Amino acid sequence: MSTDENAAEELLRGPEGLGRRDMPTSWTRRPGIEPTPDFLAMIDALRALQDDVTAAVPPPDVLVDTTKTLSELSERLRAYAAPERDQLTGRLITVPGRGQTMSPVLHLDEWSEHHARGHVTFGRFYLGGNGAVHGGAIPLLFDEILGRLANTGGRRPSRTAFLHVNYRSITPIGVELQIEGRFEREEGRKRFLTAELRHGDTLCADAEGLFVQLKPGQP
Ligand SMILES: CCCCC/C=C\C/C=C\C/C=C\C/C=C\CCCC(=O)SCCNC(=O)CCNC(=O)[C@H](O)C(C)(C)COP(=O)(O)OP(=O)(O)OC[C@H]1O[C@@H](n2cnc3c(N)ncnc32)[C@H](O)[C@@H]1OP(=O)(O)O
Repeated sequence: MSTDENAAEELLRGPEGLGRRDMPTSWTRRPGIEPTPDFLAMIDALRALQDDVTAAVPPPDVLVDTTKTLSELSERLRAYAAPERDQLTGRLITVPGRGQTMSPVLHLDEWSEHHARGHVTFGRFYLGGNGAVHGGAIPLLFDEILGRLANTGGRRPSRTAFLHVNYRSITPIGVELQIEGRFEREEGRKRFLTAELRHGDTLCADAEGLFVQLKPGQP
């Protein structure tokens, strides 16, 4: 089993795990709806498209053609729109990236209840300027790793209350970066976590997050 599958199993485990029946319905999926390799291939193609659109400066005829094709694709997929509960993107916790393209794909290499380590590459889509990742994309990644850690180990669901990010040096696009997160402590409903993002020996950014355990019925 891959580290991502282990992490997913951990998330869903036990009477207090995220598989509980009182989990908010928006985070659960109806049984029987599973991603197919074709669905995941579509998501990968969309990631590549995001990078290519970001970089491209096409001539007018290519632009017109591309826009027409994209509009046709949108219309085709819109016919298959499902309610949130049945949506696949973002819910595929056994798959690196969870089948969504909003944040870069987080690959988990090590996982425990209190610690996570992984790697990630920000594509051209996430460019802010001068080869550096956009400052808004970095918290997405921190929220992803800390959100998973905050809600693992049979802990009841929690939401991010704050996420403080320090940008220590630029975060380069197109290279593999290392990320590490830690569950620091718990005080009642409050869970404090920290994370660092590194390129080799260079600390790019670090973060502290507070996650607050949801009360029953809290959305
Ligand atoms: C729906 C559950 C989600 C769980 C999903 C988990 C796993 C799913 C599986 C896989 C997914 C994989 C990865 C997950 C990736 C990301 C998950 C990230 C989750 C999010 O990204 S989610 C979106 C952003 N998030 C929000 O949309 C929250 C909006 N907000 C609220 O929903 C409320 O605001 C809430 C609930 C946070 C608190 O509200 P509340 O009424 O329950 O509690 P209250 O205000 O009393 O605070 C209690 C104590 O926390 C202290 N406190 C509160 N806020 C503070 C702050 N900002 N600074 C300092 N202290 C703070 C108080 O001071 C008090 O402290 P004390 O007890 O010591 O006085």
